[in-house]
Amino acid sequence: MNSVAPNRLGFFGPAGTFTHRAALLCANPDDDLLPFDPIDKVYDAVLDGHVDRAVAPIENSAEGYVPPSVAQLWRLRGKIFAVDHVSIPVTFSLYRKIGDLTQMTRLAGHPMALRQIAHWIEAKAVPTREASSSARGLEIAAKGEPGLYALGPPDVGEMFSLEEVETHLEGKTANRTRFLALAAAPAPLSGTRLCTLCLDPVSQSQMLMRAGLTLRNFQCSPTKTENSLGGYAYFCEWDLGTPISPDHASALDYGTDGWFIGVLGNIRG
Ligand SMILES: O=C(O)C(=O)C[C@]1(C(=O)O)C=C[C@@H](O)C=C1
Repeated sequence: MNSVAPNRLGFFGPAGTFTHRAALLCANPDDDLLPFDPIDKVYDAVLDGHVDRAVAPIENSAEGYVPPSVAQLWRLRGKIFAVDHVSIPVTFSLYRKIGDLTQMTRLAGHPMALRQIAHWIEAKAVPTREASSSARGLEIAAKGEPGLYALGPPDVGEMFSLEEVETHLEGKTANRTRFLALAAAPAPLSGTRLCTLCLDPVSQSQMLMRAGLTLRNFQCSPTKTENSLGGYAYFCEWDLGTPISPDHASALDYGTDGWFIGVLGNIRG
């Protein structure tokens, strides 16, 4: 790592993303905020010492983990550390060019944002155009043909010379997105900290392998029961070393301590 630039906070940009909002909440008063795009550049900026911390989205209450961020945490494991986190409600506004009275013919937005208002898009039957961030979607609308609208955080119309025509497209309850503050050294262990571990289930499950089980895949999906972060269902795919014995069958069936470990499938390997 090169020498670290103090008071520089990177974020997944450009300016105007939801991550920019989260970064403003994480920033110290004398921090310079620097945008990086795409997400791998946010992580590289910390690794290379261009910034001393950076903010990237990690998890959304409706859509779960943000795959490009998880991929970077895995790529840079042992080199980049989550040192703080912040979550904000994500509420979506609709933007168009100022004075564009053409009916909406296409809607630009970040794929995660588009998915969060899928019901609204379906009701309008409008085709979508994916952008690498909400801010890029707003830039596309500002430059694009009449009728090309975009989805973004509230109150950013002026920044992109766009008109905010509708707010709260998500309906009554806003989802939340959690963002990590990243640094090149771990935070000191003091007080209660959320510990994030990432593991390669295939090579690191020796103990389970000795029991005849090889973990092949592990996914979690938000249960979406409430609009809050943290409710997940876990899906695991295991290779069974031997045909299922009555012991395995009971181990994989309903847990008695609150965990549901129901068998979802049993496929010939
Ligand atoms: O596009 C942005 O504005 C972002 O900051 C990214 C991002 C994400 O990756 O989930 C952040 C929050 C919203 O859920 C939608 C998009």
